[in-house]
Amino acid sequence: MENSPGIDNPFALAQQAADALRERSGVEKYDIALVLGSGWGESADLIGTTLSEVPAAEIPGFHAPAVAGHNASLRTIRVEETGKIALVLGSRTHYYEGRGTRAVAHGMRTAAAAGATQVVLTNGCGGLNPSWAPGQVVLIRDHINLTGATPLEGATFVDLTDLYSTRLRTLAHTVDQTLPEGVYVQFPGPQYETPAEVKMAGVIGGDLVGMSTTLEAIAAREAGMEILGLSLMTNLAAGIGTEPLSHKEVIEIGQAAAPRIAKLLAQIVNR
Ligand SMILES: Nc1nc2[nH]c(I)nc2c(=O)[nH]1
Repeated sequence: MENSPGIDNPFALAQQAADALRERSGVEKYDIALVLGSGWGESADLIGTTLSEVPAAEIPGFHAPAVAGHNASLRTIRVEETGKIALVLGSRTHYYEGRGTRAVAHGMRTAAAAGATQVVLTNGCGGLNPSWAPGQVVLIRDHINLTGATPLEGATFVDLTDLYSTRLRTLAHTVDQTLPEGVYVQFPGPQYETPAEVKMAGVIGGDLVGMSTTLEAIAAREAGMEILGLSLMTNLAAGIGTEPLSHKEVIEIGQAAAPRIAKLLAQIVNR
């Protein structure tokens, strides 16, 4: 268990952040939170009408993004079809930033303190299944947390059964029945896996490898939120393909996929 320096009480900080967000957005209660990972950034524009957008650094506990190009705002959107109020967390803190697990979980805790009862976690990741091509969207069915860390502290024995809601996965399949499902493995990063590590991830049941999402999902479950996880496979994981990994290619695949996956996410959120 690691505590982030400077965060004395993560739940009090989340309440402060939620109060500041309400103050800035004028919205009293949020319904759903969305975390937009690599490639998913365009989704916010298609989900509905933006009511407000606040720089993340102006809300307690959030930071400017570590990854260039990631949106660094907290955006309030009225979902087109349902009228629900969505909080789009443009910037996420990755575990590899070394800010500790409290910082990683802050977005989830803030969303819950602001009233959200559902969260869609999206990410970019590597794929182990050679039949999946870069650009493939995969529904997360379950996860394996290889970070060795957790956002939970003390005797908080949280059940993680059906952590990635079967109900929401079924709903996603009403939008696109071809979406495959897979098990997402979070490595600490920031380095990509070795081919041997990727092979291990496959042996233990993983289909996708990434550096985010599992710790956020645990914190979201602790907060009682229903979770849907969506991965954009931007690359074949190390050793699965023959090419070395490049961050540049990852960005390019994400940009190419952005319009299509934004539409998919908007349709799911509007269900
Ligand atoms: N750990 C890990 N994280 C990733 N993020 C992206 I985008 N691709 C990868 C990958 O191949 N491995």
